[in-house]
Amino acid sequence: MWRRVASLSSSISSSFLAQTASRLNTWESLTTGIAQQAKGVIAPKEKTPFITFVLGGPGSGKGTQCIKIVETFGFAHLSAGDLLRREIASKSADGAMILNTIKEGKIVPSQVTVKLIQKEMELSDNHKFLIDGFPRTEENRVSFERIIGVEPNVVLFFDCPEEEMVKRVLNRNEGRVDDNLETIKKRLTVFQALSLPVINYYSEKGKLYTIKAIGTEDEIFEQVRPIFAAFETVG
Ligand SMILES: Nc1ncnc2c1ncn2[C@@H]1O[C@H](COP(=O)(O)OP(=O)(O)O)[C@@H](O)[C@H]1O
Ligand SMILES: O=c1ccn([C@@H]2O[C@H](COP(=O)(O)OP(=O)(O)O)[C@@H](O)[C@H]2O)c(=O)[nH]1
Ligand SMILES: [Mg+2]
Repeated sequence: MWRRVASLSSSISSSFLAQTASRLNTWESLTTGIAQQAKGVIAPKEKTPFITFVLGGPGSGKGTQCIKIVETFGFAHLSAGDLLRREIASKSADGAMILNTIKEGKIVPSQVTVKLIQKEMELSDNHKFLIDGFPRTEENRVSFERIIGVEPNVVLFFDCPEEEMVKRVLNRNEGRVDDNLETIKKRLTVFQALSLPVINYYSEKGKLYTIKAIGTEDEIFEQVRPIFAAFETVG
């Protein structure tokens, strides 16, 4: 079949072919655009995004409280750690590098994490996002602002004593490669050295809400609730 088409095309003038090819290209980009718009990939979102960063050390209760915030205030929950673990599970090109980084308690290169977050944001119908466990470094923060082009509206900091965080992580029981004493110590050092500067940055910008992350899950949520309730009434 390809031979017949090839011999036919040789008898058609090259300018006709060029015009047809150009029309086809235009159509292809149009239809791709329509398909992407239908999936919400390109179409501008109707509402400006409302972004909350959820920060705190390992085991401070970020994920637990995010579930409650989603239930009560209807946010989309994007856990950076979960997105990275999904990459490992899908055996993507970056999977092995991400696994080693997580095992070492270190931070995955910003571009990798920001791209995963960006993809999830684009695919979501929601405009309210809880970004859990990110940014963990100043470089993460700058990279998000540069690639996504927006700043968070709210930054939550779950402030929890180290010994409580260690106890919780060791009891977490999710089979995670980083929930062991050796990796937890490294993660706590990384948190102090690299993540606290991000928290201080948002404190200076007046965007930080510090939650005392000890007590029952419900007690802690009663500190979180009024923060979002205030934004709901504003609009
Ligand atoms: N207020 C709390 N008191 C006791 N344990 C908690 C509390 N909040 C969460 N946990 C437990 O601690 C562990 C770590 O919580 P998680 O939400 O995964 O923290 P993070 O996402 O900050 O690492 C989980 O096993 C969770 O069930
Ligand atoms: O933006 C991120 C978020 C997570 N991680 C890695 O993923 C691990 C687990 O992150 P997660 O937020 O799931 O841990 P948590 O704080 O909830 O225990 C971290 O220690 C890092 O190694 C990362 O590199 N960049
Ligand atoms: Mg978590």
